[in-house]
Amino acid sequence: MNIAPQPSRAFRLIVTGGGTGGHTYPALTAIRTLQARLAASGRALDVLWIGTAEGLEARVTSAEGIPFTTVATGKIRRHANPLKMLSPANVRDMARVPLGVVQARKAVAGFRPDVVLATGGYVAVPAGLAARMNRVPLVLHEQTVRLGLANRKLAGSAARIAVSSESTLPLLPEGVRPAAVVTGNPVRPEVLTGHPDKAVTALGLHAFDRRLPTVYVTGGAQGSQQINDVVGGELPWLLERANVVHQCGPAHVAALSARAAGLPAALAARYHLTPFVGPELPDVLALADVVVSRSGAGTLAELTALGKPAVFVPLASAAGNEQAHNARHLEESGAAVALLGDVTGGRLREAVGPLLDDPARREAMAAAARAHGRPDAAERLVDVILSAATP
Ligand SMILES: CC(=O)N[C@H]1[C@@H](OP(=O)(O)OP(=O)(O)OC[C@H]2O[C@@H](n3ccc(=O)[nH]c3=O)[C@H](O)[C@@H]2O)O[C@H](CO)[C@@H](O)[C@@H]1O
Repeated sequence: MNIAPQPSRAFRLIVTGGGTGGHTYPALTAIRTLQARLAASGRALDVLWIGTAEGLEARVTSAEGIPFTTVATGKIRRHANPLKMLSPANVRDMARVPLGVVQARKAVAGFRPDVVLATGGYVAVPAGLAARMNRVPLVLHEQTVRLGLANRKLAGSAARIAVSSESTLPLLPEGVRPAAVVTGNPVRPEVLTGHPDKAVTALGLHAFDRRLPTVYVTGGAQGSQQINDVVGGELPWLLERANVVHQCGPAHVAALSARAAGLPAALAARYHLTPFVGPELPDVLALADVVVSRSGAGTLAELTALGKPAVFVPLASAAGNEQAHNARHLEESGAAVALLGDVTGGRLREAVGPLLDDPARREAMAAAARAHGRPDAAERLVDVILSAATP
């Protein structure tokens, strides 16, 4: 008797996480990489993303055509004073978590995933808990050195905890260490293949002076008031020496445009201000000789994978000073300059000036940065997802 080979059943994955780019893009990259891996062996991937309507994940999944559903969640606002954690807004939001868990349980039971992947952000909590209740293997991915709040809540329920750096391992609670695997933080593949000329065309940077270096200033999706203020104050100095692409966040465009309006025309021609850099991000990064940035884990993973000289202005209030830790870690090996504490125009000039003046210095910093990069992180995370499905 001849039995025709059965086409193998699709791999079913629920992804949960989001809020910021730092939690959203690693999940997106994991989906795409898993899809490619499965396709190579003739297998399909069915995905459902559980997120929040307000988070970046809603926009990203809609642009990518990824099925998306929301559940009730509670955003927990952190305070240094534990008593303030019990603010009315936090109490109200915590009360929403049980409803979210019920909704997520229904979603998980209906979708019957092989694995649930949680990449952090408060929406990951109900869906992660639902995975455990429905006995579906839960894989966590942590982008930062210390586990974020959501991942700390879920660590005890996880089959595997994929972390971005070896230095996370000793910081994990002892009971969950056997589940930990170092994968690195996945970087969107297209980020690694940008082209400078495409940035010039896409953003209309024809008046840039290509004999000068280009600085990319970025404060993350919302922009950074601190970076915008200090860079805004130093625009004449900076534009004498460089072209500048400045990603400032939607709330800061007006103030910076007003500053730019006061610049001499020759300098203004070398200044490009934008609230957000979308699909052209890889090309902007390719064009950049120096990056001035916050030190969120996603940005760091991208800049080290590419080997970009960077001056970091860490977000001071991030939980446990995680961004300062990230920046200092790279500075110690000559891979970046970290501007901690009060950042004045003078300090910015001292940090950026030598990099603009000296290509050899930039090259040395780029090489040191590249040594920290993990371009294979997505493939490693996919290994972890597949192995969790077949324990
Ligand atoms: C305020 C806050 O909670 N920050 C956290 C958040 O960072 P947050 O998401 O703000 O920043 P990340 O650096 O991790 O990621 C930002 C991502 O957005 C992209 N981008 C940014 C601007 C833009 O115009 N276009 C664009 O595509 C960047 O290239 C990057 O891929 O998650 C990170 C990873 O868990 C943490 O390390 C940060 O501490």
